[in-house]
Amino acid sequence: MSRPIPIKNSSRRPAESEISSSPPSAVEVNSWPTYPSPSPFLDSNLAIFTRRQSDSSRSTVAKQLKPFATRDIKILLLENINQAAHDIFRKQGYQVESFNTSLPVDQLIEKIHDVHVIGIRSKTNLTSQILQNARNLVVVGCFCIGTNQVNLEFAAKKGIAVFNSPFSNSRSVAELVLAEIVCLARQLCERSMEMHQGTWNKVSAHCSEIRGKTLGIVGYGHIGSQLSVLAESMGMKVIYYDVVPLMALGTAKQMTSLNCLLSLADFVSLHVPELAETTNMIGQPELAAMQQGSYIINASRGHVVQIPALIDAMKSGHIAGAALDVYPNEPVANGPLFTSQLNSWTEDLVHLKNLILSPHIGGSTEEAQSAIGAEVGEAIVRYVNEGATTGAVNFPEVRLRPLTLEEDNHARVLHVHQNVPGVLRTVNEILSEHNVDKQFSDSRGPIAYLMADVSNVSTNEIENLYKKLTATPYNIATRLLY
Ligand SMILES: NC(=O)C1=CN([C@@H]2O[C@H](COP(=O)(O)OP(=O)(O)OC[C@H]3O[C@@H](n4cnc5c(N)ncnc54)[C@H](O)[C@@H]3O)[C@@H](O)[C@H]2O)C=CC1
Ligand SMILES: O=C(O)CCC(=O)C(=O)O
Repeated sequence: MSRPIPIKNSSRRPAESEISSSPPSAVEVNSWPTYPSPSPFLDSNLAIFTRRQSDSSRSTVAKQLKPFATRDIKILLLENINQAAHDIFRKQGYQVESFNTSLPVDQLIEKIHDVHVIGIRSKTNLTSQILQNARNLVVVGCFCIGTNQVNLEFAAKKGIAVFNSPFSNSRSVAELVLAEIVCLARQLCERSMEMHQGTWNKVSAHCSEIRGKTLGIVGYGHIGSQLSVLAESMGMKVIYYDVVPLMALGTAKQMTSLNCLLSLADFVSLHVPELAETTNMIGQPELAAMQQGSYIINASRGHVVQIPALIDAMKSGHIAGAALDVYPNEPVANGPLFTSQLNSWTEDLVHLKNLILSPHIGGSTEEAQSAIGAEVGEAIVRYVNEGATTGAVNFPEVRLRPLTLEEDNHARVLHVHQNVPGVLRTVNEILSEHNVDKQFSDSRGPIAYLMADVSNVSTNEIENLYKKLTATPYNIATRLLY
């Protein structure tokens, strides 16, 4: 027999049409209606009960831990996150509000106030100032590779897990870069722009095949190594530089220094993350170290290349061409926004010859975006519904095997706490009033995360358990799934 679910209001799930019925603003795609919270603990943040499944089919089948009032879970999706993620969240009954763009800081602060989940891409900066305002936030989903836009440490200290998609758009970036290598070698974009203006300009001077040329890849991770394989298949020689020794694919060769790579490559492509050490990594001395008439491509992060130095190197002819997909400051929305107001050197940049400028589209393919939507969407659901942090970038990785339908009177405790001595003793004293079936705890820097399945817990005792755990001195965030 399934037991009554402790829900104050109607347990009717909102229909799709209800979820998206609020009046749209300029950028709004859909938004949630305001429901009174039926969950007794959700307003006090982080405690989510789960509904036991009907036990008519008792077996060792995994019990789906599903928030008992899923419509309480509010999700804010920014920057045109793929439909695959929307579908996953709506299937769970979560309330989804989405925007095609990122939001200005004041609007973001207002919107983030009540949500449990926020999904972003590369344009939304979740600084400590913004996260400070997130009263109920449990998890951030970066629907991209880079996580430099989120203050990961601050989020962890607030008990907010952050997930990303480590490689679902890597192939798309590598393919774009390979195409750009060919376009630069053949001055293709230049010729195309001339034709659009009615000019026939058939030239071969300074145009070359890429076969036999040397590609220098800086950062031989997911994207760099994928590009390595593609470039070799086109007959290029590949050399790479990375801060860690990495197995060379094909006949690629690792260089011992950045300068060594710069001095040997005909094409240099940058694939490093944004870090203090990679900020301004390519400036005047590095460009000067490159071969006369060589090319540079940056599809990593805007601060990796000093653009004024690149402008000088291209004006002098030392660098024969470049492709940029990323910029120090990028517009928050589509439109005529790539101006000198955004980056002071824009006017100089846009008048350079053989320069391909693209609006941060390296990972923008249908394949990459739907794979990312599914991957990050599922990771978020697993964390919200089951507490598993597998793949989190700022939390210790902790998961427990699922509860089964046979396990009655169980509760799952999810406890984020400061990583100091004595916490587990205190927590286990509280849990010992019940039977601890299994538990797993791990730490990462200043925070630790405990998952425990306890049995012999009645519905009435859950609130008590929750209150006791949240009152422990080093508690950061506690949730209870049931
Ligand atoms: N343009 C776009 O749309 C996209 C841009 N990106 C950017 O590309 C970056 C790289 O992506 P992945 O290859 O997936 O990352 P990854 O983490 O797999 O590889 C990065 C590599 O850079 C190396 N590295 C770190 N610091 C270095 C340094 N100072 N010098 C040399 N190597 C260094 C690392 O050891 C690692 O092997 C991301 O962090 C992101 O910022 C990623 C996806 C799409
Ligand atoms: O597609 C995006 O919005 C961001 C792509 C990117 O730069 C990343 O995945 O790190």
